[in-house]
Amino acid sequence: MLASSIQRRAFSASARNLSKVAVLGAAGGIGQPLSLLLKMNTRVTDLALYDIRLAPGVAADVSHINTKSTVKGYEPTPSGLASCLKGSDIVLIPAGVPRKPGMTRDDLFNTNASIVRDLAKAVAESAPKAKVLVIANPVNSTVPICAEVFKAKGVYNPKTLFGVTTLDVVRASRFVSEIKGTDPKDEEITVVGGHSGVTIVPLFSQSKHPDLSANADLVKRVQFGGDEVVQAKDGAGSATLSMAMAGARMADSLLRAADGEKGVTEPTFVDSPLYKDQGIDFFSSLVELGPNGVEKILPIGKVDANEEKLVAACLGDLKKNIEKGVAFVAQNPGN
Ligand SMILES: NC(=O)c1ccc[n+]([C@@H]2O[C@H](COP(=O)([O-])OP(=O)(O)OC[C@H]3O[C@@H](n4cnc5c(N)ncnc54)[C@H](O)[C@@H]3O)[C@@H](O)[C@H]2O)c1
Ligand SMILES: O=C(O)C[C@H](O)C(=O)O
Repeated sequence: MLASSIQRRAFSASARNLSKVAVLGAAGGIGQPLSLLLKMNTRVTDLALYDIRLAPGVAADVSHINTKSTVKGYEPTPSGLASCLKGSDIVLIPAGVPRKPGMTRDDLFNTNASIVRDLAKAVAESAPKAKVLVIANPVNSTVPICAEVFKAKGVYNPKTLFGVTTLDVVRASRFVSEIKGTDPKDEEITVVGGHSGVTIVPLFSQSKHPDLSANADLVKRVQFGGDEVVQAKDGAGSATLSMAMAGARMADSLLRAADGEKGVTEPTFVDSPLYKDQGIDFFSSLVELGPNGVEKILPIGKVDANEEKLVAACLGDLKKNIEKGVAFVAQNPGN
């Protein structure tokens, strides 16, 4: 009995891959707690932290946590960034400015588009096979920006580029549990579309509580949950702690899938066939993950009449956001 449990442990340990995870923007409001959570993840063997300020300090702090992984912070130089990325299996990008009250995510475009473009170039050069998780807003545009950069560099793989929309399902699950008095872990809510305002489409008709699709206040709360935090922080930024949890969850799901676990699914904004016939190349839906990243993109499934209207409203904005990202790289290819 004891021998077999030891054997099982030995097998699961040997079945695990060595996993280097890089965080670009590691000293920020999201980057720091995200780095902490990744240090606590036993699947991460090497944690590489980069920022234009303070990454070595954050790395020194996190490195004292007594888990096995190594942690290194890199200097804000091109060679520091290249060394940080080299050999990475997963790269998370929370680098970029957050919103202040009164701003939309699209208002961040002018600043964040070039930050993400330049970091994507570095990823293409130093970690072209990494799974890239884009957190920086506006996600609906920053993911297409990465795709265009990767295409220009000849390394684009649609299976390894992910816009992180996990926070939308985390919120939906929590908000439903508050209404129904249930445990959020039992509330799995599908959220599709993109990651801003009306492009965020919760599908309550597919949950345990189909009646909630008629609850316009709840739908709006999920769509504008980010604004709730932006207003409460009153000029000091947007969601950081809940986002760190959501980003760490997405990374963990990819690591588990890479280690051979079957049936791992997450909602994520990917190069998707679902609305390509309408000229929309990226869409967030439930995606089954595998060792190579995207294994299977699941259809959005049956939606009710309320949700049909939400999807229609989503598609118009989403198309414009995606086109804006593509046009940016065409007009501003950078150095
Ligand atoms: N996808 C989501 O669900 C989600 C949720 C919350 C926030 N966000 C977005 O994440 C981004 C970061 O938010 P935050 O609260 O952590 O902001 P922040 O300002 O606290 O941190 C951003 C960090 O990025 C760093 N940075 C800037 N330019 C860089 C570059 N070229 N290379 C490396 N690092 C660079 C900054 O030095 C800073 O440490 C924002 O764009 C925000 O809108 C997305
Ligand atoms: O709202 C924001 O600007 C940050 C993030 O996208 C969120 O959903 O919290």
